[in-house]
Order: sequence, then structure tokens, then C-alpha cells
Amino acid sequence: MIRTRIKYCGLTREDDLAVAIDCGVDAIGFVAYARSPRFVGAARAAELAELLPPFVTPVVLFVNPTRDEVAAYLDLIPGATLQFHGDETPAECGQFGNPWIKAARVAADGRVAGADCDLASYAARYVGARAILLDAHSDGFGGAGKTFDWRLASGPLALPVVLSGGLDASNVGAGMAAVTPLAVDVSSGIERSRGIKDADKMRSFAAAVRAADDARHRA
Ligand SMILES: O=C(O)c1ccccc1NCC(=O)[C@H](O)[C@H](O)COP(=O)(O)O
Repeated sequence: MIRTRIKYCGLTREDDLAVAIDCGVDAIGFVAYARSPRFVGAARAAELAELLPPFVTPVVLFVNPTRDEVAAYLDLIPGATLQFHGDETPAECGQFGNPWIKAARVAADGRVAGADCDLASYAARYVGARAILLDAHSDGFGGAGKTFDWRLASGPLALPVVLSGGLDASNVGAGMAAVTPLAVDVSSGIERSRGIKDADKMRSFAAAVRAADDARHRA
């Protein structure tokens, strides 16, 4: 009985972390991109990651970082999974030896924003990743609260899929039905305003994922 994994992204406060853990999420994303309102520095990310119980994975996400920028977080959170949202090459992503996820911003024509290929080719290029995180194409690099056309992600890819981009409690079930992802990832959809998490929305999102899994297993 497969359970869809859940990642809550962009947490910056202990009380939000406690709610997320209570919701049974599988991973917590810490934003290392300084232009994001959800940004946490290495020391703050390490403080928060220290509060995670076993079996809840810390994920640190970057946009075109330098090696030293990543190393500053790994020095303090050596077991972190890394998530890359920029134009990083597979070699740049894999150079640290940590598990890593590559994000792909899916444009309306099904191609990957910033790349010269379609989604299937992009996933094959990053075959060293543990998963590909499918997000909507936006002006930024992520965290935009925008969905993409899930039909563009219904075909097989070379990597397990994390569905992301504009998810919330009201649409995550439909996204799961369309894509059947390994995991779902959310940031804006569990916030009351940009960068401010909402406990009720966190609880509702997790409940919606569980309900969608139950419905699939009953079908
Ligand atoms: O969260 C951010 O501010 C962010 C900024 C730059 C790159 C990535 C970022 N977030 C990465 C994530 O994994 C988000 O959860 C993902 O983009 C989905 O965000 P949302 O559409 O707000 O749920």
C-alpha cells in the first residue's frame, strides 16, 4: 500500500516545524536562496534541522550556488538532501556525495524553462538524482504558488517524480491522480501570506494527501 511522501518547504520557525512533524511529513525544505522571503542561513537551518526526529529528512535547496555556499550548509547538516533549482549541471549537483534532487520548471509547451529540451530528455540528463521535482515555470526559480499543466507530466520519466508548484489542500488530490508522484511538495499552499506558514493549512494539506491515497487504494 504505497503512501505518497510529503515535503513541506520553506519553514523558518520552530513552531511551524512542530506542526509539520505532527502532520507526519517526510521531509522539510530549508531555502538557501537569499532572495527568497523563506531564506534561512546555514546556522539557522542547522538549528531547525536539529529538531527533526528520525525519518524526517532535511532538504536544503539552492539556486546556482557556489561550492562553498553548499559546503557551508553541509558542514552543519552533513546528512541533508540537496535540491537544485537553477542551471546546475549533473556533475555540480552530484559533487558533494549527498542525495540530491533536481527541479525542473515546466513551461506551458512542456519544455523545461532554462534548458533546451523536453521534460523526458531533461530527466534522463539528471539520471544521477534521486528524484526530479516538477514545478511551474515562473519569473523566479520556485516558490511561486503556480501550477503547471499536469498532463505534461503524465508520461514515464527516468527519475521518480516529486510533484510541486501551486499545490494546496484543494488540488493536491487531482495532481496525485494525474501524475502518481513518489512525493508532493508544497510551500505557498500552506502559508497565510508569503513566507508565513499556517498550521491549519499544513494539517489540511496532509489530510488531503492521505485521503487521495486512501481513495486510490479503494479504487
Ligand atoms: O520557496 C522558495 O521561495 C523558493 C525560491 C527559489 C527556489 C526554490 C524555492 N522553493 C523550492 C520549493 O521546493 C517549493 O516548495 C516549490 O518551488 C513549490 O513552491 P509553491 O508553488 O509555493 O508550493
